[in-house]
Amino acid sequence: MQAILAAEHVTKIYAVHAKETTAVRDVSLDIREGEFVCLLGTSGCGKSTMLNLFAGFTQPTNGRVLLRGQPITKIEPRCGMVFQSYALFPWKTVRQNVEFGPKMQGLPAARQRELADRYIAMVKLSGFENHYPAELSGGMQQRVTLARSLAADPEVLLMDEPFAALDAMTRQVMQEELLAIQEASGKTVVFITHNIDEAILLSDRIVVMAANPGRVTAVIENPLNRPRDLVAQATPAYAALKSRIWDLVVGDVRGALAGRAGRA
Ligand SMILES: Nc1ncnc2c1ncn2[C@@H]1O[C@H](COP(=O)(O)OP(=O)(O)OP(=O)(O)O)[C@@H](O)[C@H]1O
Repeated sequence: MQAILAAEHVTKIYAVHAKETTAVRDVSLDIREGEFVCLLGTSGCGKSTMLNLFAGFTQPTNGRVLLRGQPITKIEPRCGMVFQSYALFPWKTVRQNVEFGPKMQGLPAARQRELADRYIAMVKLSGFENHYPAELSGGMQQRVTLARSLAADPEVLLMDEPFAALDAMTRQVMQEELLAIQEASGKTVVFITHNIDEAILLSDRIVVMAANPGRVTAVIENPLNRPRDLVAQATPAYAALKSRIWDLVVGDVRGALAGRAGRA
């Protein structure tokens, strides 16, 4: 089966003030249609760089990124980005925010409204259509962001630590809702996290990355069946998987801490 999204020997070097940083080196990755993939790794291992490449926000220095076999060479509307900060229009209501994508696509007003209603209901915000973002909690604003991304109907959802700013309980609920939405919509999701539990809970595959230079060190098929709820999290299989992933990332985390201490 052809991958919906692929990176082929991708290297990205940033040059700032005559100093070069290799954000990722020689990363190859295939993402299948309908799959939920987490990119997991310590700070600076190139997770956001990979997402930005898939979104077409930036271009590789070497190698190629492909959507359905075609190189991504400019901002790719079929790949919708959901950021950690909610990035909503503060002067627009929930409905107007969610209608933004369909409106930009030139859909008729009735269709815009229909899509907004559907996705506002999907993220459980019916009744809040006429509220402004500032009138909502962080979790609610993140749901609006998700509804807005879904209403634009991208083929791939790229999510850059979307729940990192939420409290633990809201985060758990949002994770469960995202999984339900992904299962219902069949969307392909590429999701960045620093959190091993979040990666195990959400993903079909976990791409483990390491820093200096950013690279993929392991791709792990998640053997645990869904739902990976609190009961599943108490099983030996869950503990074994978590420990296996921790063993893969711990060296990089310690290295980063030692590097910071050395510079202090
Ligand atoms: N626009 C940029 N200009 C210069 N250097 C950059 C730029 N974006 C990222 N980098 C550098 O590339 C490396 C990888 O950064 P990136 O943000 O992709 O990592 P990350 O794994 O997403 O980190 P974090 O988890 O902290 O967000 C880092 O050393 C970073 O400083």
